[in-house]
Amino acid sequence: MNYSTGGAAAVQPAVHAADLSVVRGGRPVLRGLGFDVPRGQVTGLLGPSGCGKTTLMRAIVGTQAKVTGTLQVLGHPAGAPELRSRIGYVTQDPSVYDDLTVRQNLDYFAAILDPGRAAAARRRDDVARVIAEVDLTSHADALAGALSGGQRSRVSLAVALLGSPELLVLDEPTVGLDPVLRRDLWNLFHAIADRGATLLVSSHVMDEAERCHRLLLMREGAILADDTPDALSEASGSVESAFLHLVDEADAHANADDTTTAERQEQAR
Ligand SMILES: Nc1ncnc2c1ncn2[C@@H]1O[C@H](COP(=O)(O)OP(=O)(O)OP(=O)(O)O)[C@@H](O)[C@H]1O
Repeated sequence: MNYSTGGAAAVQPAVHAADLSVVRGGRPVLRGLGFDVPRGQVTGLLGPSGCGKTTLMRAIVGTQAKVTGTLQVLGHPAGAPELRSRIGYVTQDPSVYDDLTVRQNLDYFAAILDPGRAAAARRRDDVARVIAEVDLTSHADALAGALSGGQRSRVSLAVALLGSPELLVLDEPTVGLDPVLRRDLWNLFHAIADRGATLLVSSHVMDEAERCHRLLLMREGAILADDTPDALSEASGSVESAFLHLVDEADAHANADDTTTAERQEQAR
């Protein structure tokens, strides 16, 4: 499956990073990243567990400390207060209240986002819309604590969709979902992009790659590739083969650098 470019791609990217680095626990976790995330598209952030996907997403939504370099989001520095209502973020662990129903959870978050009596009708419509978008209308009055894992993560996604944010940052939203739900969610992501929003979706599963307009392939805190799925799979046959090839290349460079350093040290003795 290949998707054409969706929505109106404006000139300015949704996210622009240059020489972006992050230190966590005294260790460099992101190392001098440079990339753009185009508007109105679904960009996949793919890489193995621990490569820094969550850290990069936290930096983009403004919740990560010790970020250096340039990181512009929707034309503002990451973390700027004016971005708060323009970005939806779904973390890996569903952040919903188990003792509230699906609708009550959404009413609660909607009231934070769009407070006041005058906005009550707008909030009600927005809550009904997002519940339908994540296909939970039949469970709207069920307690969140009584839902399956996949249903709970869809409640989290619904929270992020409130207010129709321009940028959605979704950390592994399809983990643990069955194939039908995964397909439905990806269709929803594309429908949202077609309306002009930008989605950055992480995954450590390479078979999700072909569902994205663009891919950022990450490994050990660095971006190995920034391209379309077609361009990446053209040379190697699949995105997974391209990724493995890039890993081998990076390892070969690192080994060559180590050998050169060892030779220099030997000569200096
Ligand atoms: N709270 C923390 N303090 C210090 N180091 C951390 C912390 N959280 C993560 N790290 C380290 O940062 C690196 C990147 O982690 P991150 O969670 O961003 O990776 P990831 O690609 O999202 O992994 P996963 O797919 O497993 O969620 C890892 O080496 C991890 O050990």
